[in-house]
Amino acid sequence: MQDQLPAYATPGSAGLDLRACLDAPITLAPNAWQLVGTGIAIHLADPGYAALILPRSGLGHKHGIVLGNLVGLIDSDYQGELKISAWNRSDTAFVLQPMERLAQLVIVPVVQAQFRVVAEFPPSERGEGGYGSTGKH
Ligand SMILES: O=c1ccn([C@H]2C[C@H](O)[C@@H](COP(=O)(O)OP(=O)(O)OP(=O)(O)O)O2)c(=O)[nH]1
Repeated sequence: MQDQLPAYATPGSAGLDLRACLDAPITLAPNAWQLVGTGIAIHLADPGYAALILPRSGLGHKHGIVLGNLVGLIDSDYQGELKISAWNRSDTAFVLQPMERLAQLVIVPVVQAQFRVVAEFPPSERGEGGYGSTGKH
């Protein structure tokens, strides 16, 4: 077992920063998206956990670089390279540099729910109300 994390994955405050594993810069044209490798693989092994790939706030807000899948779900049995769907939702081309921090990974517990089919639900305060049913303010 290795204790040292590869340079591609750097610990952030809540997870790992994921970097673009590229040989050379790539240009993401306006409204284009591309799968970018991260150079790392993880195996969570325990079905009680999953990992989420999330966008970086600054890249998304300032440059429009978000995720083509909005959020990436990494299954506990996945062993392949973590890949990032990098989507440039802005109207300006963005040059992505090798090793640039592109997204972040958090590991979350997953409740393994047992689903049951029922004829009706017991009454609740909300009932079927949703989508703003409690008002705007
Ligand atoms: O942003 C992502 C999302 C997923 N994956 C990997 C890990 C995940 O476990 C696997 C499958 O993802 P998902 O189940 O979301 O894909 P799918 O489109 O439903 O295809 P599949 O049939 O492979 O499950 O792809 C990534 O590397 N990056």
